[in-house]
Amino acid sequence: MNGQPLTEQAPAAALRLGTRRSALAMAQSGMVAREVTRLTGRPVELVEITTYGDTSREALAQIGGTGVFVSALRDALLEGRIDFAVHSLKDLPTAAPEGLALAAVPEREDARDALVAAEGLTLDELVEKLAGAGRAARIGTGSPRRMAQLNAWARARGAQLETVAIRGNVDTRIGYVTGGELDAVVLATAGLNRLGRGAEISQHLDPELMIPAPGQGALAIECATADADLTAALAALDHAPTRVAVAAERALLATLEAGCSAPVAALATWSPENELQLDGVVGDPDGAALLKMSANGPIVLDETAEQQARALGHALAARLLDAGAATLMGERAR
Ligand SMILES: NCc1[nH]cc(CCC(=O)O)c1CC(=O)O
Repeated sequence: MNGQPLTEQAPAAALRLGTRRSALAMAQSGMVAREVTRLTGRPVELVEITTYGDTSREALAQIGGTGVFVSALRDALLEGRIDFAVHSLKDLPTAAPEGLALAAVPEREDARDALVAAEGLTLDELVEKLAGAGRAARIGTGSPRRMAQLNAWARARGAQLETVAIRGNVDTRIGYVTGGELDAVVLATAGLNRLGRGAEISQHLDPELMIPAPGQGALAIECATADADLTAALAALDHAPTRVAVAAERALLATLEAGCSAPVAALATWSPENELQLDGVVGDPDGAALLKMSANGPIVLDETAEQQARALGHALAARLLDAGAATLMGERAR
């Protein structure tokens, strides 16, 4: 730094990994940093990026959700203030940004949503217990997708359940349950596991009950396209089956022209025969109408695999649109 000549033993300069300050972002970035060092031998330093959305909850609601976090990291990448960034893939807009490469999609964590309920109860037990007490189960979530599927589940079995819109980080959300304001909250299993809080989950919500958000449980590692060496090095963290599965999920989302807060769910899973099964749901938050469809196809894991997966996603989205998905989502948007 101060003009000393480099010696042969000079350690490689640390790669700068830009991260938000939230506990989940720090946990995810820390895990990826260790993996990058293990696989490439390069040291990694965390660089905190503070966003407008981090400083103001009100602002976050107004400027439109998680997109602001992603943009701040992307600006830092494009301006060369950081070398790479880790995003929750489900928070990433479907449009590919100019000048940035999706260098790796590491192996997906558990994609399922999770119920965190008082006394460790399951959804069935909770609803039954509170019916006995003469009231509806109050379940917190800020996600129209989770609301739609919870309410549809309750309608189908005549259960008393009320969804309550909440915001905030994982601590705040679980605090509503431990503080007694709510009977349960729904969060992503992956986030809880990465925070070391998996033991607080009272029930994993299987896809039959709730299909997760497109890309849930997966991470995206992004860097500048111009940094070809780093793009190639980061590819060591890529997990092709995950990358291809989320390509199908995100193609469905993109074709429906829905954003990360839309009541759209999608999950692609691999069968042992290399068939990709894609399940998609579009609904309205009160669960009165829920469109659920599946598509599947054999996918060859070659260089066209993502293209094949996207075709599956587009085709399923087209079928959902034919069945009235646009009307369902349009009614919500207006
Ligand atoms: N929308 C916020 C967000 N973005 C990613 C995760 C969890 C981790 C993941 O899905 O990879 C969460 C929290 C949640 O939905 O509970």
